[in-house]
Amino acid sequence: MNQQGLFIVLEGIDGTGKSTQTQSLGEWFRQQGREVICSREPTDGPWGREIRATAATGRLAPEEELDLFLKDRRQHVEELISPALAAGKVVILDRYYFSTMAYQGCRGFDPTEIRRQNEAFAPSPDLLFVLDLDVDSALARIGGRGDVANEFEKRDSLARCREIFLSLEGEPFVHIIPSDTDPDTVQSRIREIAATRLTAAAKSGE
Ligand SMILES: Nc1ncnc2c1ncn2[C@@H]1O[C@H](COP(=O)(O)OP(=O)(O)O)[C@@H](O)[C@H]1O
Ligand SMILES: Cc1cn([C@H]2C[C@H](O)[C@@H](COP(=O)(O)OP(=O)(O)O)O2)c(=O)[nH]c1=O
Repeated sequence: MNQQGLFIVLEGIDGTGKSTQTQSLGEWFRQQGREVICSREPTDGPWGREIRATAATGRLAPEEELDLFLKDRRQHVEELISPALAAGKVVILDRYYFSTMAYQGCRGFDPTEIRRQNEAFAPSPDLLFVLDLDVDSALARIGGRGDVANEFEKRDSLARCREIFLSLEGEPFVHIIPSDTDPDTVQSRIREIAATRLTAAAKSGE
């Protein structure tokens, strides 16, 4: 638990249900009277918009792409994440630097080095939920959403991304959530863990 507020991140390959679960978890906290900020990366800021544009028009070189994600995140941390946590809010992110470890990791960067670079300025979350689903099922969902799988979503790179996300298992704040069941079942597992974390924080006076 950060000094004030609670920082939660949802990660996973495209189509695992991050956006769906982020919104639902936000609602749950609001029902408990907490002020909640739900956000996503890439953000809707200038750097995030520049990144999204490349997903359809053709990817940048790995170094340029990584630089844009870091710029987007610095602005996100400075302008939204840190102030919201300091104000005691619940911050729930749909993607964060663990996606950089995964997606830029499968383009040749060292995920551990990417993590070090990010943690130099980006606060680590109190809880990280990795939504896990096999690539074919995830792609089928994206197809169902009507999106054309973009450069980021090529099958083999998603398989490598999934491996990098799963490599986080075992860290105290990391929870792997199987996402091959209905959305409500996935959300109830997430809320169960969040509730336990809240209780522990209340007991220790965080
Ligand atoms: N548990 C689930 N079972 C089946 N379909 C799901 C589930 N969760 C989300 N979906 C659907 O899959 C698609 C991707 O969901 P979304 O939340 O946008 O995933 P992400 O943000 O991880 O890409 C959407 O059409 C959504 O309605
Ligand atoms: C946050 C982040 C996202 N990405 C990629 C993952 C996504 O495929 C793409 C766009 O993110 P997003 O809009 O979340 O795509 P989707 O809604 O399909 O999950 O950006 C990175 O490559 N590095 C990063 O650091």
